[in-house]
Amino acid sequence: MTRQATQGVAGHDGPGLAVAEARRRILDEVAPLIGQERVALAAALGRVLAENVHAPLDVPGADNAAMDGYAVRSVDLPENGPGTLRVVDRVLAGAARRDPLAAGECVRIMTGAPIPPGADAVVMQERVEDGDDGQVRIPGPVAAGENIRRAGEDLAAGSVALAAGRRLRPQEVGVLGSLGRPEVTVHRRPVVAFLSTGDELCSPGQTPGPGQIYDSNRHLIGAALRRLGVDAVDGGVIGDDLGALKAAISEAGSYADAVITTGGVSVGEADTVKEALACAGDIAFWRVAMRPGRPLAFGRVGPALFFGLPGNPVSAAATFYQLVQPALRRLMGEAGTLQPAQLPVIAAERLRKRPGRMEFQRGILEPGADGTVQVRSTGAQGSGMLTSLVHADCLIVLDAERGDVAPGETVQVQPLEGLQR
Ligand SMILES: Nc1nc2c(c(=O)[nH]1)N[C@H]1C(S)=C(S)[C@@H](COP(=O)(O)OP(=O)(O)OC[C@H]3O[C@@H](n4cnc5c(N)ncnc54)[C@H](O)[C@@H]3O)O[C@H]1N2
Ligand code: MOO
Repeated sequence: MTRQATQGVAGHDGPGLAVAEARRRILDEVAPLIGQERVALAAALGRVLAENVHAPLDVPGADNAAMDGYAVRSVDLPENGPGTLRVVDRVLAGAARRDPLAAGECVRIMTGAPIPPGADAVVMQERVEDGDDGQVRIPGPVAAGENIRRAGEDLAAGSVALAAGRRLRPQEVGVLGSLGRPEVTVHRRPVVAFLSTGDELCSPGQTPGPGQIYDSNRHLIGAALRRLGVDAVDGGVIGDDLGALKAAISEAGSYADAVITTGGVSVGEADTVKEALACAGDIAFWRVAMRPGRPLAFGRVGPALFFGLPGNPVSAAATFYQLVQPALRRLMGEAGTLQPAQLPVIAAERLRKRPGRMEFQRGILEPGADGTVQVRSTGAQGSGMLTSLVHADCLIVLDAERGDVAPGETVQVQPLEGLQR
């Protein structure tokens, strides 16, 4: 990255870089962290795999019953009408029968128990009538393979069960358990320092003076970082003082893999973040054509990535999810598409939109007509109104150049929870 002064930085004069271009330029700068560790399965949730995990055995390990009932030879049961078979054994999950079934025989079997040799189907017990002398009446026909789960149908021995670069959710941890793995190799967690800037900010326990407010961004960004699974280091509040900000950014860059500030990145007289970054590190670009969230600065302090997010709380959150989180996920070693997932839904009402910047409006998903999903606005969209995000369950993504959305039009939404992670 070349060192650039604030003036002349890409996006300085116009509306800023397109969101996709900004994301691409950021991701181009990010490589997965070097460094791995072994963790026990109980500590693996949310970590990113640094090894290809091969299945050392078939899962399931043997053909087994999918239902409680009777293991039969399908040839013994007539095409139409019931047949009568003699029950010669009983197999529970955890046991196995070695002797093959002979003609006219069946075995009482429970879900998960291995299929006895010779049997090729399981009839569920609800379809079976008890007869005399240990015999059962079973309605035909029964198809070969019915209610049998095949060895290796979930995972074949030797196959890649989980590929490196995968973030471990509960289901991946369960698969590791099913392979008998006590521990797994994951990428080291990035250290991410975050701090708020602004003379107006108070912390809990302090009494706001005239014109002061409590800091929300540090708590929001800290929580988002912890949920993402990074090692989040709270750098506190730094006042609007260039020297103090330069020192704080330099110090954070000396130990962190990424540094995030909020506030002081616009064009006001106390907006010192860009100047501090230009002194302490390098600015790659400033300003993204998104709303909320235009005045974002991206660069480096030493080897650390630097994100100067805007001060308005919704702008800080929006830029975090669109641009910071994908970068941190790549830093964490995650492979694949790192941008937030998007789905088309129907606009339930008119949405106001001025051409110019891509907008991330706060929306509420709800059932529409005929089983469709529709979205409506949370209402006022001011970037200082953090409760607009509290009421939202999605972001409505509106392309930069478009205008108002008419009711019934299809729009893209990013669910805030559920589909990601
Ligand atoms: N003349 C212009 N003014 C502004 C522009 C512009 O292009 N020209 N852009 C506006 C946009 S868009 C945004 S977003 C803000 C971003 O400004 P800064 O990043 O410099 O942020 P501040 O000025 O420091 O603060 C903005 C706003 O947010 C409040 N804030 C800041 N930090 C926190 C925090 N940690 N917790 C809660 N609230 C916070 C701050 O008090 C301000 O009200 O600039 C516009 N202005
Ligand atoms: O981009 Mo500002 O974030 O519109 O409020």
